[in-house]
Amino acid sequence: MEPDKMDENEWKYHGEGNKSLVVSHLSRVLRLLKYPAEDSENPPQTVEQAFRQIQNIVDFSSNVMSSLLGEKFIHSGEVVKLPLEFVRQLSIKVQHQRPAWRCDKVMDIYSGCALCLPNLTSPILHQPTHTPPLCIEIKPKCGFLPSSKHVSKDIKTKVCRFCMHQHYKVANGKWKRPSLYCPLDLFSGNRQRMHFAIRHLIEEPQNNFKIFKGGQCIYSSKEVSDDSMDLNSLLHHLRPYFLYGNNRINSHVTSKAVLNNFIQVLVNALLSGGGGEVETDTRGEGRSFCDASLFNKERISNGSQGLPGDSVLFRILQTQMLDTLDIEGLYPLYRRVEQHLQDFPKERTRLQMEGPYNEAFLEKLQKCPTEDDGSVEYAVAKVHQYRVAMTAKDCSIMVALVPSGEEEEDEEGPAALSYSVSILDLDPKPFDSIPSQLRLDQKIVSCYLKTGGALPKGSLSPHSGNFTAAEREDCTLLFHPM
Ligand SMILES: O=P(O)(O)O[C@@H]1[C@@H](OP(=O)(O)O)[C@H](OP(=O)(O)O)[C@H](O)[C@H](OP(=O)(O)O)[C@H]1OP(=O)(O)O
Ligand SMILES: Nc1ncnc2c1ncn2[C@@H]1O[C@H](COP(=O)(O)OP(=O)(O)OP(=O)(O)O)[C@@H](O)[C@H]1O
Repeated sequence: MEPDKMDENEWKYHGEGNKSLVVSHLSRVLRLLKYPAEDSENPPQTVEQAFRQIQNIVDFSSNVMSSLLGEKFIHSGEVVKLPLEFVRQLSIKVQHQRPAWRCDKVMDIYSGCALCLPNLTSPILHQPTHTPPLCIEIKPKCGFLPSSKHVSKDIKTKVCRFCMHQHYKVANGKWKRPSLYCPLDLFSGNRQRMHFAIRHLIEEPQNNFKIFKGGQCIYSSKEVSDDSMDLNSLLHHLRPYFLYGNNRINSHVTSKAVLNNFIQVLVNALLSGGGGEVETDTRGEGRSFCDASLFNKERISNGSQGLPGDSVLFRILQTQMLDTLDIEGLYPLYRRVEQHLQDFPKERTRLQMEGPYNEAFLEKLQKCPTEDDGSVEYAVAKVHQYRVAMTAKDCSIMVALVPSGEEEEDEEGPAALSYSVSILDLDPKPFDSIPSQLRLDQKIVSCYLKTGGALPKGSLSPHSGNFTAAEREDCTLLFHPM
């Protein structure tokens, strides 16, 4: 990237989350920091601090998360310095494309620092094809129920955090309708449950599901983008990629078959690994049902499967499960560390509370004693583990489906799709965010208990998104060989 050749007209708005705004140009993206709008007049941190913050993200991703999640899924990128005029013009250019609900934050126009990453929605192709790559982004959230003895409310061991959180989000107006997606179904490794989970992601994508075609977002939550579309238009886009199988009426492949084929391919990618020996998830799925999931357990026809040990979902779940104590058991340890840092402020550096995120940091969390010996070292290791687990509970998966060579394409679409899987958004979560984690946990649980698990009247639309009741219940899969 050559700073003096940066032209804002070449870069376009790509998306944003709570902490960063992303612009893209061909095979690259720039991820820029965001600040609360009230800080827009004055830079909230110096250029050196902004640079350090982004370098910390790179280090955390490449030295810590990569080792836990598997290098093959990770692209850590590099910090770049951009001309301030370019960043200012870019900020003006993208402003009108930003969703209103994200505009409580503004793009950082002061530091000129950004994270440069490969554009995962626009993979570089070895052989050009007529049919552009299709990329599916899933933010799966937490895939297990806590079993820590510190959990004070029984409901937390029965209903998963995502499903309880939906009630809180709808009650507080964050989303108009609840999502019926349940992460425990997606992480189960059981194809029927995974299929069911993905259908609910499609039905109510919220911030958990997006589809990109040729680098453009073509399907996301309606609230997030005006350009998003309904299921019929989505099917129209998907049809050329998934025109195979036996489910045809007068040689026309039904929409149901197209959708099933699409989900099937996605399930395959999520269960695939990088090859080699496969260790199987021995947890099975016995303990991992969420009482709020609408999946009917009796419909499981092919028993417990578990996740393949080299799959992206297995690696994410394992990392999430480094949260062994639950926030309720972790909080007293956070207080122990906080007290220690108040008494000995210089210890902050030795204990690597804000990094550096290097091998020593990884070693601290991996060599944590199993029992609490009352030491600050034990508390720090558990806090580090918890923060890493938080990152894994908030990351996203990008599945890129690339049609195989042009010469193999015919009027029925690409002969085959190859896939690659990546993980994005692997930022370290701040130590200071732990108290607010506890407060949010308490609010979510008390909101759920207050309503007895019932959603407010009218929040479930009569057709609940795009599927009929019969379709929702229908978990019969059409498995087609790839
Ligand atoms: O706490 P959660 O589970 O609501 O997760 C937050 C996410 O909300 P979600 O429930 O996924 O809509 C939230 O996402 P949204 O802003 O809602 O899209 C952020 O990812 C937030 O992380 P950070 O503070 O920006 O680093 C996330 O906060 P962390 O808990 O990861 O710090
Ligand atoms: N390397 C990438 N390639 C393509 N698209 C990307 C890439 N990184 C991020 N994006 C897009 O930009 C969006 C916002 O990025 P990201 O999730 O990293 O932001 P964030 O602010 O950290 O999110 P959060 O709300 O979880 O804190 C993503 O949802 C994704 O669609």
